[in-house]
Amino acid sequence: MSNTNTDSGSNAETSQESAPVITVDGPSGSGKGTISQILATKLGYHLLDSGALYRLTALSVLKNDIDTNDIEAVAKAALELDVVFEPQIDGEQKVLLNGQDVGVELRLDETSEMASKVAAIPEVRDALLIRQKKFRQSPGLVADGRDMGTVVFPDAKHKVFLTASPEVRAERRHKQLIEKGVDANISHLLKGIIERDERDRTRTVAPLVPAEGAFVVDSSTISIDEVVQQIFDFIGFSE
Ligand SMILES: Nc1ncnc2c1ncn2[C@@H]1O[C@H](COP(=O)(O)OP(=O)(O)OP(=O)(O)O)[C@@H](O)[C@H]1O
Ligand SMILES: Nc1ccn([C@H]2C[C@H](O)[C@@H](COP(=O)(O)O)O2)c(=O)n1
Repeated sequence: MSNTNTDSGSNAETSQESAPVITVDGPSGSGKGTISQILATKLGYHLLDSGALYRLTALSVLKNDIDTNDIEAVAKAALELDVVFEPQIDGEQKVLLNGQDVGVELRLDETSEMASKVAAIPEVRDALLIRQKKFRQSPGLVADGRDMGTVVFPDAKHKVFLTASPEVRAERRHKQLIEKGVDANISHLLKGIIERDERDRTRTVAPLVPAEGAFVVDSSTISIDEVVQQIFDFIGFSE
């Protein structure tokens, strides 16, 4: 399903308001991206990787040397992001910022750190809110992030909260990075995960908490296929 993310008149608005949404929230490295991509592909739904929008804002701040104390400038960077998500055949998304593929830069440590900081700024979250809502289009949307079920799509049809222990998440992230040929250290990754969890959970605006009524899945000891199956059972979908 292509992610057109357009906003062209009243039909588009109707489609936005009524299209079903499945939200998948959870901490860093819990598998949200992987699981959301599989759900979206199998259901033929659009996909919103909201973390990418915070990472893109961070990248824009870093590239343009914006002072993070200058809230207005950081919020402007978020509002004016020139970004295109290009769905690929394998379900992955190519992310273009100002026409340039920034897939690798988005995942660098420096970007993750900055993303976590800009995400705590209420003006940045406000700037990205409407952009996120526009992803809601027929036939449906799978939205991955921290506040999809609590703030962005509170009326979502199904809400999932995915989690796993910090140690398991660090191990999985380590494996993922090594497979990509990126040098990584497990204890450094674990420290970063614990620090970001703390920042995401304790910030005053849109903190990371399970939405009311969310189906909570702890994937620490279960496979990706088992997580997908549990979610399909929850939403009542059979392949
Ligand atoms: N249940 C699972 N069993 C084994 N590996 C898993 C499982 N779920 C996810 N993974 C692996 O963990 C790694 C991190 O997953 P993913 O990138 O989807 O997490 P995320 O929550 O989207 O992270 P972030 O918030 O940082 O974007 C990936 O390599 C993924 O394949
Ligand atoms: N809805 C969201 C999505 C992401 N964030 C924050 C959390 C992380 O610090 C950063 C990058 O997210 P990731 O790509 O790791 O999922 O953005 C958020 O606050 N709200």
